[in-house]
Amino acid sequence: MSIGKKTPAKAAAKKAPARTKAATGKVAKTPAPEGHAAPIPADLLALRERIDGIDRHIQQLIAERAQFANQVGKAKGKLAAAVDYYRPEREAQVLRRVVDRNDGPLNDEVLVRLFREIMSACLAQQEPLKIGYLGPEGTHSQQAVYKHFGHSIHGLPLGSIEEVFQEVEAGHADFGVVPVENSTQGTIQSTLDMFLTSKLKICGEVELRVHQHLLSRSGRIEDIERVYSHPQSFAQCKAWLRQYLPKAEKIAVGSNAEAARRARSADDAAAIAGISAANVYGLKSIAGPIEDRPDNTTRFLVLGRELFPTSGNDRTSLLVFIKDQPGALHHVLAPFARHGLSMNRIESRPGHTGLWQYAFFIDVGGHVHDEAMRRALDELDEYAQEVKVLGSYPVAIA
Ligand SMILES: O=C(O)C(=O)C[C@]1(C(=O)O)C=C[C@@H](O)C=C1
Repeated sequence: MSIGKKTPAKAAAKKAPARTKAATGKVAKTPAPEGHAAPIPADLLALRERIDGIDRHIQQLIAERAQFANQVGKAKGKLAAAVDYYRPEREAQVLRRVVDRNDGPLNDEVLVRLFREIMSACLAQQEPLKIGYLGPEGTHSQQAVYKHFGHSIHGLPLGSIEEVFQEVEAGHADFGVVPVENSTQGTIQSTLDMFLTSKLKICGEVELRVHQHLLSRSGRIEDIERVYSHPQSFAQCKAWLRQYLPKAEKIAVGSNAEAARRARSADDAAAIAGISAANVYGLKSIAGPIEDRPDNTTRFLVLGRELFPTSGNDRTSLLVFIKDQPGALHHVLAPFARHGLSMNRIESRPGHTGLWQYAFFIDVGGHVHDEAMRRALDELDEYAQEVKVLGSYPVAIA
């Protein structure tokens, strides 16, 4: 039977197992022949009927919601592409309301995921978004893409962080997702450096709890003589490797998915990667999670070509090139404090503008269109050589 075809209710009723004495709680002497489900107790049947009713209701509501989302799309006028219908600030507001309303039993993360999927499907009615990410399939970057955009998108696995920037700049991808920092390992410098020259805007952030697994073809740790992984993942699992595989050769590769691909072709090789790589590459998990810190989290940035309006709880990323004069850094930071804006992060990188010239990556709470931020930036202009607004975007949700 193909999915989507309506099953006649009568046919379904015919197939339902006959109620027997066992349904009243007595144990049947002969076990049910293989392939036949055990009789269903009456209380369970009643509960399932309730669930069936709720499912019908949810389905009606989702269909209704999709129709309204379609109308919203039409109200936006005739736009050129799916990307023009996407509104990250509105999605963030919808999801924050979901979190505010949540009284359990499902946790915030689960509910946000479900609502993301609904919005993702609603948006894809126009046309699925094309999202570039650091591939191949099975990487944590791909998981971050799904976490932020849902599954109703067209994912474009790319060879490097640089390529993700290029494909979004060229318009081949609507958005890109790149890792920027890890709670155990710190900043991914290659991502920050791309912003020195790129015109792209940051229009979102994703926080992903990263769980690492040791994967291999046989699933036996005693077979393992070589381990492949990305250098960041090796660093996240350093203590575990020292304890359980001190003698194995550690071979760094470009991505965890590439590690899984290599481990697939030898019995004495393993990969450190996310569990989704096990499914994609047909490997077994020997152990996991094996990261040294249980709160190991990677933050990803969403790259786009335009700045979106405020969502009400935003972060602004700035790139500030400072003048070479006494107290310059102090003058750069003081305006934010004066206007009550909190700074979450500051990182310096060689500015590529001259020897010993530095650029500062600064994250501040608020949106560039906020009055306080506008004033702070005006004051900053006096002391900075150049200020580049990399983006204002909703703070990550669940
Ligand atoms: O509110 C909108 O602008 C919509 O297009 C609807 C909707 C939604 O499903 O709620 C869909 C896609 C947008 O990215 C934001 C929200």
